[in-house]
Amino acid sequence: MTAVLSLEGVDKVYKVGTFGTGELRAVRSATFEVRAGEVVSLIGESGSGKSTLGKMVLKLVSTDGGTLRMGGKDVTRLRGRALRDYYRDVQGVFQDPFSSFNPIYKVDRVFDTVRRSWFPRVRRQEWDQRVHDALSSVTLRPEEILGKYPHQLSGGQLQRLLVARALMLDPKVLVADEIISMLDASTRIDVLNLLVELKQRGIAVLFVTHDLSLGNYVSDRVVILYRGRVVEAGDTRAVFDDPLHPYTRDLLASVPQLDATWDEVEAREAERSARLAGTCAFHEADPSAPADAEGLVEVADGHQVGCFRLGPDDACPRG
Ligand SMILES: Nc1ncnc2c1ncn2[C@@H]1O[C@H](COP(=O)(O)OP(=O)(O)OP(=O)(O)O)[C@@H](O)[C@H]1O
Repeated sequence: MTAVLSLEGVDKVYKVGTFGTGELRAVRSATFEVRAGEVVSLIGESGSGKSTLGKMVLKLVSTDGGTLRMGGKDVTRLRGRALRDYYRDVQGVFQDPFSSFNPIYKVDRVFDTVRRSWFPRVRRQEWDQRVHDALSSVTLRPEEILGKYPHQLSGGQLQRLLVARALMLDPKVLVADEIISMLDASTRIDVLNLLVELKQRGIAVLFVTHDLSLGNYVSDRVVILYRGRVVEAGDTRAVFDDPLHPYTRDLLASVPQLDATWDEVEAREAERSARLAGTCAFHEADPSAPADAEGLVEVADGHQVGCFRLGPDDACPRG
């Protein structure tokens, strides 16, 4: 499969502080790709840089270093017509579906906006048919959705409606940023399954989540982020079955296990801590990874791990 989207050594530095004199490195040299017809999950705790990466891909914030490619073409800095085309090719859906709608207008309005901006010459009748088709394709019944106000629909319906709107632009990439987080359990699965259908249509999906189980459920590959850095990446099965970076292991270990008692969890953690002591800077919670520390090492086909103490010849401290 070809890479639709690829990031090579991408950085994001935010200006912070009273006069914007401070710097916060939100993303450090991130490298990964998303291929046609696959879901790649960006997984990490709060503040790890997931949304910033999603926003860079959507070009909602600038990229401060590295290269962004679309179909092999450098799209790091686009302007004018090329940027407009990019905005059409790369669509985003976000966490809070309600905030994407103006509560005083019927939901149909989001489709009218698309028509005005992108398809002004399409006649009303044909446009209405396209809207119906788009809604049906995300398993919504147009007659139950059109003409309603946002508060009359569920979060799951609104989220699927937003995906339908994105699909009307025939995007190559969809960035889905925590789109499940605000949905109740009964509608979550519908939206997750929709992502799986999108990839079957050949769309490259970048799924941003802090939830390992969601990442495990939908994605072909995962990219694990820690403090803006990719610490592990690979096929979902490889990373979940054999996590190599201590942070990935911590993340997996933090998923509650219904069959383990608290004493068992504590004993396992203490044993792992003792084993890694002195061998792994990450595990000692050293936040001072040098700024230029980077580089993923391919440890198996489709499985890469990065550690700021790990050089190509070093072994990762596998606990
Ligand atoms: N506009 C901004 N200006 C300054 N700092 C920012 C800005 N946006 C994000 N940050 C900082 O960049 C870092 C990464 O934030 P980001 O939102 O990308 O993380 P995240 O992994 O998506 O977290 P969450 O899951 O909580 O949204 C955080 O330290 C955050 O405070």
